[in-house]
Amino acid sequence: MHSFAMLNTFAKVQKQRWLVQEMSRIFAQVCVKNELKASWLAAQRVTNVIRNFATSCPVCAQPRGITKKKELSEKKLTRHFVDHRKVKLLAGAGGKGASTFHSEPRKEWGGPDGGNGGDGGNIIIKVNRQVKSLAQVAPVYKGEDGESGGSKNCYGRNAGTTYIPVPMGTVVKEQGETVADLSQNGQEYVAVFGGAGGKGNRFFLSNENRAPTTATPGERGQERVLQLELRTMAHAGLVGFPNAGKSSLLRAISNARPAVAAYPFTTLNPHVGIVKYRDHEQVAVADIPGIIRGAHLNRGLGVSFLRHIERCRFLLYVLDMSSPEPWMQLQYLRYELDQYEPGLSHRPHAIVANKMDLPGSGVNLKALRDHVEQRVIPVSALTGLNTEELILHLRELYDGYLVTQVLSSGEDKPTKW
Ligand SMILES: Nc1nc2c(ncn2[C@@H]2O[C@H](COP(=O)(O)OP(=O)(O)OP(=O)(O)O)[C@@H](O)[C@H]2O)c(=O)[nH]1
Ligand SMILES: [Mg+2]
Repeated sequence: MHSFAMLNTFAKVQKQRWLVQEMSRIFAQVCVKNELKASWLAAQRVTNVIRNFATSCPVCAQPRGITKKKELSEKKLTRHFVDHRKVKLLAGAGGKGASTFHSEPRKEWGGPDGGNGGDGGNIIIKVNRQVKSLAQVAPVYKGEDGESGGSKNCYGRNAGTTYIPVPMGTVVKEQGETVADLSQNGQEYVAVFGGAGGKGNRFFLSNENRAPTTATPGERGQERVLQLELRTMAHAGLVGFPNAGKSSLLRAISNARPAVAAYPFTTLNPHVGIVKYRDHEQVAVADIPGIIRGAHLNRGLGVSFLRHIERCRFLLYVLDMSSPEPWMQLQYLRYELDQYEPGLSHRPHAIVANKMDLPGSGVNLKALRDHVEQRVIPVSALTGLNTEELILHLRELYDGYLVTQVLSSGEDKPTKW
């Protein structure tokens, strides 16, 4: 009996001890919380508004690293990159006007109270710098119709505008004639106007006719078929035969990553790279697919993509110095450019002699210099040899362009990247 009482007391003591432990643990937690809260409040008071410490736990606050977007292959890019589109645009029709009469108890001749219909919606082509190609442009757009008018002089609601987002450098053509050249971010072109809303019978109320029943339907919206063409807007354009090393050169001098391979026509779409200078000036360089002899007769990939260098202020002719008679490449390139647009080859330009690391290129360079009067810049896109000279020359061309732009008050500016 005595031992049983002892055991009972021991159990009670143990329970009390556990209770005390548990209470002190909860108390400590509350203290920590209060302390944190107090310190947070103090920090808020000190910094007034700005929080200068991280409240998230250190594990969550660890840098997660930039998730790099996977590069699209040239084949996939071709599917995504569309540089011309034909679109049919139908603006919204206006809403019908209503033909109704006011009705109220004990009011015999309430009079006409049919409201007008709302106007149909316009369709506007608008430049959005986030959009990079015309792939998202649908073949047909139909604007919203205006709402019909109602009784009690209720007017129908005007329809909203439909916007077609297009990239910078989109040229709008109708039957081959340019109707708009959209080169600034946010620039708009009202392509089709919506029809006006019809008139309700209230509109026709006059002294001669006190109870008109006439109401007109809304007008039909405008209809147009337009061609949209994208012209990449860069300062410099790389022009050369396939495999001359244009894409390799763009990789060597800029941040762009076009595909490079040892077979011709690797590049199927234009790529734009930015060459950055220490004074924060940026020069955009476009790499376009290779041109071959007879391209103007649609050989190779043709010359349709030359529209992308139409806007380039200066050209870089890239020649493969490992092949004999490189000056012939230059002649053919110039001929093809002039076939596309007379005088295009005479834009300010530089001749880039690429693949100078290969045997025989030194001899070819000497021969090239004998055949051409312009400055020749020998480089190797693969090893990076002399690319600085090219970058500096690019800057000289750019500065020259800026001077001419100031003089001509810059009508058709390439994009400021
Ligand atoms: N040795 C050497 N090889 C080069 C040099 N530049 C380019 N190449 C190689 O030439 C091949 C073609 O290079 P690309 O840059 O794809 O040529 P491209 O002019 O863009 O060709 P297309 O896109 O087909 O018009 C690749 O195998 C490159 O590695 C160079 O300076 N030296
Ligand atoms: Mg290429």
